Amino acid sequence: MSFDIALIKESWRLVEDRQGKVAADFYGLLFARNPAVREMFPPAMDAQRDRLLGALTRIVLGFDETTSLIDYLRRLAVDHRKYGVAAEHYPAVGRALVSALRANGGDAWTQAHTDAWTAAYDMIADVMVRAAEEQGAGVPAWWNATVVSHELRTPDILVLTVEPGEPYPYHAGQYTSLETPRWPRVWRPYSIANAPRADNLLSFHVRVVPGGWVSTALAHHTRVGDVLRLGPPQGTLTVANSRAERLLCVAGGTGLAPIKAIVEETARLPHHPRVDLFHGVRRRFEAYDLDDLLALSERHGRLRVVTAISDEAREFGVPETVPEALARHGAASDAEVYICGSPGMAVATVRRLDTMGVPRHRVRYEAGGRAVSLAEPALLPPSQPLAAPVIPELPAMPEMPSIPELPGTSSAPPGSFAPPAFSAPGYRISPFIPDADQLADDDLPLP
Ligand SMILES: NC(=O)C1=CN([C@@H]2O[C@H](COP(=O)(O)OP(=O)(O)OC[C@H]3O[C@@H](n4cnc5c(N)ncnc54)[C@H](O)[C@@H]3O)[C@@H](O)[C@H]2O)C=CC1
Repeated sequence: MSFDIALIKESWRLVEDRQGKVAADFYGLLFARNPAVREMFPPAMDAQRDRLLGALTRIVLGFDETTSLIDYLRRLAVDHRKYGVAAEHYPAVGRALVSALRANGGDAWTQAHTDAWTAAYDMIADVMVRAAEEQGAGVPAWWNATVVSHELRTPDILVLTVEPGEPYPYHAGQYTSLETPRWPRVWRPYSIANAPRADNLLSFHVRVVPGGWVSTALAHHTRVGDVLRLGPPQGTLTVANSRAERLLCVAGGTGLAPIKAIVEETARLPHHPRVDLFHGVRRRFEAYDLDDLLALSERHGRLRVVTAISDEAREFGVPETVPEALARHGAASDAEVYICGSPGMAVATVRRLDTMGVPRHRVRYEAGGRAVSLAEPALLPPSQPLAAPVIPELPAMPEMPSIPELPGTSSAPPGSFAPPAFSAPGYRISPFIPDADQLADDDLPLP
């Protein structure tokens, strides 16, 4: 790269205390100079500013790791086609961005900082424009999808199923973004809660966030027959390349969505791994998918399901968090681990797995492209192992019948695009996919 990364980082520190102002100035300048661009954005811009900062932070921190940054930019570019972003928009964005940074850099900002950002932005724009052209060729910018099922399983949890109008190729564990007709241009990311199906249907688990635009619209203003829009599939929390004989899947609340898709996919893997699925909920009635999970367990043949209820006494015992359930039931130290849920749940789970002797390099936790502080292992130091850390085999579960060995199953037909590689060994902790109206930087129109 032909720009000075050290200068970029230094300049980022200069605006550190004024990042909100940078974002506000950026959009102000962009819209003032290019009024037509305003209609690509949602009516309320406050969340948008956070997204810009999230993306910029991700980019600035990512300059050291060019390969993953370029992957991120490519994904961003392909995703941004759904907003109507085209090559001709990029120069205006770059000019507004550099102006906003310079305006907030204070006395220490120099021409060298401006030049470094201009060069960096040219590189970013070049990568994104090319990615949109190459990877977007022949691929819809978005998919219309008709609602075929709308089930409020609890007052706050919706299971929604849609049928895209055109084939929607994706991998189990990936997520997409949804837009409702009620709030045009307001997109929210949701994980797809099923492995690819022959009938092309996609399910989503939506936690209704009080005051959340999209989750509320989906839960209370959406009916069977309505048409939503879907962005392209994203995310690398997939199991397609896994060779592990044993999986430990840990889900918190609606974080079950991608985990369920992954579990479904394991039944199609040629080596048909054993799977232990722990689903943490706060109250018993929030085990909103238990019937489906038990049916899946029967179909799968090598799947054990444990529901941990954290805030309410269970029928036969005391409340239990997911980490406590793991400790009680045990975890195979050679299992490949997939975690999805709130960051707090994920951190608590990783810490518990530390004490059980499960190496962190086996733990996979999708970061959704967002760099957050807890992504640094140094910020989540390894926990001390307990005296007897390794539990090699899972004890039989009293609440589930013993699981017969299944004959090998055939592999699912390959998708029409290459499976994304796993994230680098190790774990990363971040908010991942907010299940409703929390934010993800991938949702940002324009870089
Ligand atoms: N809906 C979707 O498509 C997806 C949602 N997610 C994420 O999953 C999470 C789901 O949240 P909710 O459904 O509201 O679940 P929740 O917050 O009600 O929690 C579910 C379980 O996690 C446990 N938990 C929560 N915080 C914990 C902590 N600090 N330590 C230990 N255990 C903890 C709870 O005790 C409970 O057992 C959200 O963060 C969401 O962003 C992630 C991927 C996809």
